[in-house]
Amino acid sequence: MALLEVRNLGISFGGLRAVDSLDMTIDQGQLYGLIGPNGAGKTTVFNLLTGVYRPTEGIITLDGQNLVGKKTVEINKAGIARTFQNIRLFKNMSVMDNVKIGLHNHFKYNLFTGILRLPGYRKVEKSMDERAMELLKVFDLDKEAGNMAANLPYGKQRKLEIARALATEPKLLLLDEPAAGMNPNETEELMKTIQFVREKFKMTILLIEHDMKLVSGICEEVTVLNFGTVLAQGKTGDVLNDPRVVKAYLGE
Ligand SMILES: Nc1ncnc2c1ncn2[C@@H]1O[C@H](COP(=O)(O)OP(=O)(O)OP(=O)(O)O)[C@@H](O)[C@H]1O
Repeated sequence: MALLEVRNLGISFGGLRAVDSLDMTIDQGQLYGLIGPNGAGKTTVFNLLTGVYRPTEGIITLDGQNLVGKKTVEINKAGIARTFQNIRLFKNMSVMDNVKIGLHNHFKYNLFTGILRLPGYRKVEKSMDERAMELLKVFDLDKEAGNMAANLPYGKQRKLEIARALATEPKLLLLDEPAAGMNPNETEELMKTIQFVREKFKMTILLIEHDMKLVSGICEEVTVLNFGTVLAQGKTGDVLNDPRVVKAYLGE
């Protein structure tokens, strides 16, 4: 069943057509890749899906619900969470608090209860601590819970960013170049983590990636963008062998 439907999506920046007539359907539980040369429009698609940019035209629906015109926070509540190309953690906060920020979508107490630290506040805080710890355990980060996020090695910061995104309980997880800056061993581990997240959380995942080993290793389907338009789309193996795709990448 389709979870995300994108139809005729487009945006212009001045005279530049950054994304043009994009159609893309992602099914529930799918691991889907969005690839293409530098400047092809991939991150712009993420910014459109998450409400950072409003499309010039087109339709975006998640589980049948329209997302166009909604604010980023509303879209997150509707079920889309993301990570960034350049990791964006709260570096001076603890590993645990980074995950708890993601949990605030679902755990609520009112302002007075919070300020006065009433029993209701303590109860919610305890539940949040427990839930955050569960998530950290999944990523083998529980022993780092009290450490500052800035002090984690790079690979673990990536995992923490994914844990924080999952804390918002999304239906669709967007990963923007998760393997950027990783060595082959770290990338190998990341591939296992992404597959594990899909299985454990029954998650649907759309990822942007330049590492073709990762894409061919874990994505079932891909869309290739080139100069904002779809160059090829379909089963990963077929698309990556398409001569037009090879040419776009090698620039011949
Ligand atoms: N806010 C903006 N204003 C003007 N131009 C923009 C804006 N955002 C993106 N662009 C332009 O849109 C085009 C697509 O950029 P985008 O960052 O989406 O590409 P990308 O495929 O993610 O590239 P990379 O792989 O290098 O991250 C580029 O030419 C970029 O300069």
